[in-house]
Amino acid sequence: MKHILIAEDEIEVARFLARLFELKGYKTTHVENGHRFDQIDDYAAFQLAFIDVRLPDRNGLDILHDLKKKAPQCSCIIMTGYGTVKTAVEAIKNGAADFVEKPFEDISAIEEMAERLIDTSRGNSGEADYAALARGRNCFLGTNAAMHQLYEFAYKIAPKNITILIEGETGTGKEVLAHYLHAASGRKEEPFIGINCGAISESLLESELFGHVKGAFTGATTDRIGYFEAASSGTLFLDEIAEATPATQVKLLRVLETGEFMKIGGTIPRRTSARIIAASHVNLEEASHQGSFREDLLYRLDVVKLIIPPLRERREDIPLLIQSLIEQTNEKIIFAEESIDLMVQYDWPGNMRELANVIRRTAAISNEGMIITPDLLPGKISGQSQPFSVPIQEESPANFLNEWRQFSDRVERVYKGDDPMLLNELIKEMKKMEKKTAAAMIHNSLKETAGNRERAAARLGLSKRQIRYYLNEK
Ligand SMILES: Nc1ncnc2c1ncn2[C@@H]1O[C@H](COP(=O)(O)OP(=O)(O)OP(=O)(O)O)[C@@H](O)[C@H]1O
Repeated sequence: MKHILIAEDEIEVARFLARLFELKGYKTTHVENGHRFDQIDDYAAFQLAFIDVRLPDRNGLDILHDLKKKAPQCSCIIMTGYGTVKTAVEAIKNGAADFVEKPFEDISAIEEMAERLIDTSRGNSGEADYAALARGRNCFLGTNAAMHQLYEFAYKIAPKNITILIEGETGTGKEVLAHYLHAASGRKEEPFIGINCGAISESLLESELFGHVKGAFTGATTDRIGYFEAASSGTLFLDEIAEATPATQVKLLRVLETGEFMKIGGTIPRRTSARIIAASHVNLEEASHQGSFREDLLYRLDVVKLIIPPLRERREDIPLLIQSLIEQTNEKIIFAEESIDLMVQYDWPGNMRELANVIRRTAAISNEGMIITPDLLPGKISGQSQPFSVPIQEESPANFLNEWRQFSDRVERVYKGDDPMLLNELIKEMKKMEKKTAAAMIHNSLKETAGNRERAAARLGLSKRQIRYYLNEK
């Protein structure tokens, strides 16, 4: 008979759980404190335990720790009081399978959770669910323990309705992880909407996030819903959150605190249930110490923080990764041993993105079956110098100015009403011009800094992310 342990000092709660599961044919044992827990004879008898986070003489996390040591097969559910999500998250990090908040709201969800966990504790020798989901999404975890712990934890936390902050260097896979969290949540059939807070102007960001009512500003010819509303039953991914301006940070804080927002020009508060996932390549805690990021917003976002390790901290997976990325390109190329060694030694400042780009680029310039020797690798990896090559915008200043003039003439004609072009087409056109102008400036700056992106970005006062956006890079 399956045996459930209930470690709980509130007699009512313990009795309720015991009745619930005894009626289903399970055996239950109740202990009301840490002392009684220590007197249990056979810990190995339990398949499942409900552990209150706060017992009179002991912390529930302590009991969890002891029980996991004495009975590793036993799945543990931590019971927390309302609003103590951080402790529950800590428990999951320490090996709890799940958590429930008291007072219980959804009894059938607890029954389902318990039955699922008892089934898993019967011993499952196949691939773990979190890894299978990652594999199914072409998301490579490799063999690195930190990556597996991260994704296992992400999988457990995904169904909970809590805000998640993802940190990691550029290109480590923050967006990949955000999509994974969405896919592992109960919201997977609902929209996933991503927005890059750095690549969009403050006024546009506000209207994209909150929407606007007809007549709110010139050009607002109809009501428009924003991303908070569109993602209400799904996930809203706020990428590069550190780049949101102080004014936008205040507005985001308000939505996170109250779940309410107002369309631009609107008077009726609206509610959103969107699950927020934020990502940043800068350390937000440092940014908040330096005063560039609001501490109260950080506190709201950082209910759960997932940090993706850089590729250079999981070098052991690089050979396998190369193989899996080659398979994705459908090209039949083979990297020579020396090339693989060089790639393992290289530091990959652009992480997974840089590695994927090197494989794509190499596959594109190679013939089928070709062996990729070190001389075919980029100079930064092989250590061999290569002729300096920065793509230069082939456009004369006169042509460029001419295009701008034609464009402003067109704006004028639309404004006067002699051009049937719709306003939103004009806005699209304007964004194209913005990109084109920015790309020309970036190419210029890259030329002046001998291709050094960091310096080119600093000269222009742009982030590296903005540079990639304007250069249409993935
Ligand atoms: N675990 C992974 N498995 C396979 N490919 C990955 C993985 N992580 C990242 N990639 C690939 O690396 C590239 C960058 O990933 P992603 O955009 O998620 O990074 P990011 O951390 O959000 O980058 P940024 O900081 O620039 O926003 C993408 O092409 C993605 O497919």
